[in-house]
Order: sequence, then C-alpha cells, then structure tokens
Amino acid sequence: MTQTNPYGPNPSDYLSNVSKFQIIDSTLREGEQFANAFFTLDMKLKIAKALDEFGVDYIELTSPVASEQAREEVEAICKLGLKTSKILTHIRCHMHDAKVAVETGVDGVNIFIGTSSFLRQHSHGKDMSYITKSAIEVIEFVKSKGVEVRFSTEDSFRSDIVDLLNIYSTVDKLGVNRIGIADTVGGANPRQVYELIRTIKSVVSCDIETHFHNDTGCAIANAYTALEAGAKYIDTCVLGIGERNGIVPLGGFMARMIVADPDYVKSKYQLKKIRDLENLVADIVQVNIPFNNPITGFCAFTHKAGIHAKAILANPSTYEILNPEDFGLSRYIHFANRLTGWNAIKSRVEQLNLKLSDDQIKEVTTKIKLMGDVRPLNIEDVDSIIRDYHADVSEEQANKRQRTN
Ligand SMILES: CC(=O)SCCNC(=O)CCNC(=O)[C@H](O)C(C)(C)COP(=O)(O)OP(=O)(O)OC[C@H]1O[C@@H](n2cnc3c(N)ncnc32)[C@H](O)[C@@H]1OP(=O)(O)O
Ligand SMILES: O=C(O)CCC(=O)C(=O)O
Ligand SMILES: [Mg+2]
Repeated sequence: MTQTNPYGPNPSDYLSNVSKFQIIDSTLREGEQFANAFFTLDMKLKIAKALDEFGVDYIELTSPVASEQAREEVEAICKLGLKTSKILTHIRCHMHDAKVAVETGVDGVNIFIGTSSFLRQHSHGKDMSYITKSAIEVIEFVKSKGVEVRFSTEDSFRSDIVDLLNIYSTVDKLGVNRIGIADTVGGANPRQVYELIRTIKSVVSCDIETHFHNDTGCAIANAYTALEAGAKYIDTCVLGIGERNGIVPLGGFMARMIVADPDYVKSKYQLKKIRDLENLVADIVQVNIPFNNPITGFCAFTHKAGIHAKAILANPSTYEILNPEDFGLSRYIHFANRLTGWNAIKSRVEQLNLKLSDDQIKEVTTKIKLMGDVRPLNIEDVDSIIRDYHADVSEEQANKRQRTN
C-alpha cells in the first residue's frame, strides 16, 4: 500500500505551490546586519563557498555602496565562479547605488524601498509618486545592463494595499524578474501573509520573493504560508541571523520543507552539510547553536521518556517527523534518568553485551529510577548499576549451581 504523507503537499490544490520554492540566502547581507557580525573578506568567501556547496539558489550580498571594502567583497565573491548559487546585491532604489552595483559582476540586483507610512515619513521621506518614478528609472537602468532585477517594498505588511498593487503592477509591466514582499518588523501572521500574497499575485505575472523577520516567532510559518499562497523565493540566513533577532533560519526552513516535500528537498540541497555550515557561521559571529535549534540543536534527536524510547526502538517514525540520517546525524536514547523504562534499559544491557532476563531488567530499571530520584545521572552511573546488578545475579547463579552440584 502506498503511504501518503499527511504533512506533505496535496498536489490537487494550492498546496502544490510549496514544491517549487527556491532559496535566496542573505547571510552575507541581512546576516551582516546581525549585532555580532563582523565579516572579513576571507570569512565571506568561506561562507559563500559553503552556501554554494549546500546548494542555495541565490546568495544576497551587502550593498557595494556600504563601504569600499563592501564593494571589493561583492566583486571578489562574483569572481569565485560558484557552481550553483547566483550572486545578488541588495541596494536602495537609487541611481547611484544601481550604477555601482551593475559594475560589480553580480547576476542580479535586489532593489528595495519602504512604502509604509512609517518609512515614507521617517526613513527616506518620499511619497508614492516619487517612489514609482525612481523605481521605473532604476529598474530600466539595471535591466539595460542585462542583469536580473527584483523590486521590493520594505515594510509591505504595514503599507497601503492600493499603493502596493499600483507599484507592483507597474514594476511587473517593466519586466522585473521578481517582486519582493517584506515583513520588515516581523509582525505579520500566517493568515495575513496568505491574504497579502494571494492579492498581490493576482496583479503580477512575475515570481514573488518573500522576506520574513522573526520578532514575533512566525518567520518559518510565514515563509511556508507564503509558498502556499504562491510565492516562489524565500529569503533565509544561516541560523536566522539578521537585524534584531533575524529572519527565517535556513536550517529550520529545511526542516519544515523536508516534511512537505522530501524528494524535492533531498534532491536539491546537500542537507548533510547543514551542521558544518551552521558551525562555520556560529563560530564567525561567536554564538552557540541554540539547544532547541531544528536539526542541529544538541537534543534535536534525543528521546528521553521511557514511553518514547520504547516506541523509538521499535520504529523511529513513531516519535520523529525528521530522520536524523537525512542530515548526517544520529538519534540518541537518553536512558540515564528516572523517566527511563525497562525497554530502554534492555537496549543498553544489549549494548553492554550482558545477558539479563526481562524480569531482571525490570528490577535493575527500578534501581536506576531510585538513583535518578536522588540526583542527575550520567551514563557511567547507569552502566555501573547495570554491571553491579549483573555481577550480583551472576554470582548468585554460580553459587546456586555449586549448591546443586
Ligand atoms: C530593512 C533593511 O534591512 S534595508 C537594508 C539595510 N541595509 C543597509 O542599510 C546597508 C548599509 N547601509 C549603509 O552603509 C548606509 O546606510 C548607506 C551607504 C546605504 C547610506 O548611508 P548615508 O548616506 O550615510 O545615509 P544614512 O544611512 O544615514 O541614511 C539612509 C539614507 O538612505 C535613504 N534611503 C533609505 N532607504 C532608501 C531606499 N530604499 N531608496 C532610496 N533611498 C533610501 C535615506 O533617505 C537616507 O538618505 P538621506 O540621508 O539623504 O535622507
Ligand atoms: O529587500 C527586501 O525585500 C527586504 C529588505 C529587508 O531586509 C527588510 O525589509 O527587512
Ligand atoms: Mg530584513
């Protein structure tokens, strides 16, 4: 019987959209806006190569007008000749920025400008007619240079919907490769994401990219919902680093997507490289991998309670939606605690190559639990309880045999 994936996309309806996503990784742009980030050229080259090996579709880089060194970094990364990832740079909707960007050797330019009243008032101070005029000028210029162009409204979710529909249909008619929709302050929820993307999709024919901040913890859910609604590109950063508490984390997003469409995700991305990629970035920005990180958190594949351990030993899918082997990792059964059960201890007894009956294993499990009530246990504690118990019962059996002979 064919098993259907109850968490996967249903190809007969809108959910089939989730299968066609691509990743625009912004660790080297949004990620540079993370409080701890200080990237040297050498670090940027290492991260770019690792992202390419992982297989992200695009790598977005800091604007070349940010500094002289930033411009040189964009040029150096373009010269790497990466195998998989195309290179983008992220610029203001500004002719000067565009002129510098197209000379760097990038494959594409990601243009942005704020459209919410907050940004129009307090950031650039321009009205919608000025924004439209400069968008047309900058897009036409970038296109004339033969590089990809994306136009994005910053703070889309707090922008007026009529303004958004007007500006996006205008830039779509100019032939942009993508439009971008950004939850710049991380306040959107999945329902709002679905509605906004469906509405905007109805007026454009180009692809849609999305950018979700994680201030309210919805970034991955919003990215997934954006795909359901018909977006194609998701901005990510390794470990989710970025301005404030960052954006959609690449690893967490992979965890979400492998459940939705395992074949696509496994064939496209080198999932076994995620741990090294995260460690590389964590070292560079001097953070630890969070304990509860999807996939690579230290206990992401650790099973502790006895009921879980028993079922995991029988069939890991009982309590696992992700298979650690897909990421080059392994699961672990944490038996050194008072929540353990005799099935987990039986497995440990077998690992120690000792022979005990089921009743004896139940008895030694009780001893382990008693000790676990008193203090935290480690593996050595449990192993010595098992070994002592085994020695006792072996001695008893030997004595019994002697008495019988
Ligand atoms: C939500 C985001 O993450 S957007 C991406 C953010 N990225 C960056 O800021 C990249 C790094 N930034 C920088 O190096 C600098 O801010 C620069 C080089 C871009 C600009 O530096 P400065 O000229 O010193 O300006 P400053 O940073 O103080 O202010 C931003 C300027 O950009 C203008 N601006 C802001 N957004 C846009 C936009 N999308 N399109 C056009 N102009 C914009 C503002 O009006 C302001 O110009 P003004 O001072 O003439 O009014
Ligand atoms: O260019 C974009 O679409 C997103 C810019 C950004 O970082 C944001 O709005 O948070
Ligand atoms: Mg951002």
